[in-house]
Amino acid sequence: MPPPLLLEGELFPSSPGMLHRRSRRHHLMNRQIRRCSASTFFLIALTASYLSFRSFFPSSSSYYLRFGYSWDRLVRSSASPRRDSGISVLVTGAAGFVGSHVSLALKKRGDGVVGLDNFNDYYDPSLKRARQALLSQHEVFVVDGDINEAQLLARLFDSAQFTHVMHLAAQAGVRYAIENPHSYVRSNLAGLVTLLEACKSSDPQPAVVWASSSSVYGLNEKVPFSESDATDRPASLYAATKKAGEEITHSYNHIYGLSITGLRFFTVYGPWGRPDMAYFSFTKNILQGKPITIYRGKDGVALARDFTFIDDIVRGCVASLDTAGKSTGSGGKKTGPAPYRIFNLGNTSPVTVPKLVRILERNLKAKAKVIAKEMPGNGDVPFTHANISSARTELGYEPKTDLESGLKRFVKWYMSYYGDSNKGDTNPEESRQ
Ligand SMILES: O=C(O)[C@H]1O[C@H](OP(=O)(O)OP(=O)(O)OC[C@H]2O[C@@H](n3ccc(=O)[nH]c3=O)[C@H](O)[C@@H]2O)[C@H](O)[C@@H](O)[C@H]1O
Repeated sequence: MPPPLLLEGELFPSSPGMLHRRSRRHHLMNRQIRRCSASTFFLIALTASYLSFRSFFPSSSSYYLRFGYSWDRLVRSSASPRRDSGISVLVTGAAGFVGSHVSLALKKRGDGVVGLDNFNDYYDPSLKRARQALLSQHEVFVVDGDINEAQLLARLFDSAQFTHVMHLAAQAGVRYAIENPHSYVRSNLAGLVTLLEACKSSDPQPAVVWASSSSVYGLNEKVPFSESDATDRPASLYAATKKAGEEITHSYNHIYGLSITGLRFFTVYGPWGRPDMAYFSFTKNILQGKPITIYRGKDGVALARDFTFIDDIVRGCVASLDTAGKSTGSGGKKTGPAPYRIFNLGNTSPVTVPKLVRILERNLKAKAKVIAKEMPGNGDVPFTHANISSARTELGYEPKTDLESGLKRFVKWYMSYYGDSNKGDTNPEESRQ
């Protein structure tokens, strides 16, 4: 193939003057090409080193969002108490039902609060985001993260000196364990251990208050349920993981001197509640004219729960934080015995599920379409009933809200949040009912 004309002219000039001019141009061009190659090489090298620098971190942008200067500042400011002798609390599951209420209560009285939540889609995450927005209005910073992320937890404990951890993040729900058993292992066992590891390594160690469950009483028939009763016959994997949590926290108390308070919550309900729970899904279905299923026990006996209103639970949580003795460990070693406590937080007056439905019907001014079914053998227990003497004595806990007034407040919130639209339809748990 003939060389291009221009090049031919450069190589074989028709006159010496032209040769001179062409040779200078050639020289200049060569210099430009060399400069160009050098800068291209420099750019490539720069890009390569930037990319290899980025690969040190799982995601550079999320790293800076999470651990940058402004992230640290947000964590520190949110964790700082605004009153003398205020406490500083890391609340896990802060965008959850109980977590959001406890976080607000603490912040309102001047304590420092940092939230942690993974915003999973067990139920409609938009409800969790709405709770987060509410917390944000009250200057509670909720970190988007999981209790299984050891690095994140270490960073949180580095950024702020938490005096307490209120551990409420968990895979909740008794019957969902049939569908997704591993999520219980991941959150309620692995996540719990990761969190306790972070607490034990922190200096100073925080006191830990965490959510166990009334479900640990399982097939216990002695009523009311007392903390000293046997809890070795769980009826669901959920209950088994909560019971295991009580044993796991005990070992951290024994070995590392962590101050531990486990709270056995009894079917907590109220405004901003969990859409997977019966009172919530019944409300939605009654308003939408859809049927609800009411389970019955042996011989058609109505099931009953010691339904406990959220405000009472919040008072019990805050009192537990206030009375939790200090952890005694330092540098991963215990220097003396630390408190290990377990309390029932219930209402002490069980109500049957059909009665719950009648109260809802009155408040909603609508009739439920009821399908009665035998209780499936998927983890449910026939009744729960709390003895709260210990919580009364040690925490000054006194439930003040009966189911009638508590449901009234729930329905009021439900109508203001969802209106009469069918927003509840977006809930993934719909398919689980
Ligand atoms: O105390 C706890 O530790 C637990 O409380 C809660 O579990 P439960 O007491 O089982 O509440 P919830 O599901 O509202 O069912 C209430 C009643 O309605 C009956 N029920 C339920 C659904 C239905 O469709 N029909 C029905 O009859 C059902 O048979 C039951 O009799 C929390 O979800 C759990 O996370 C944990 O915190």
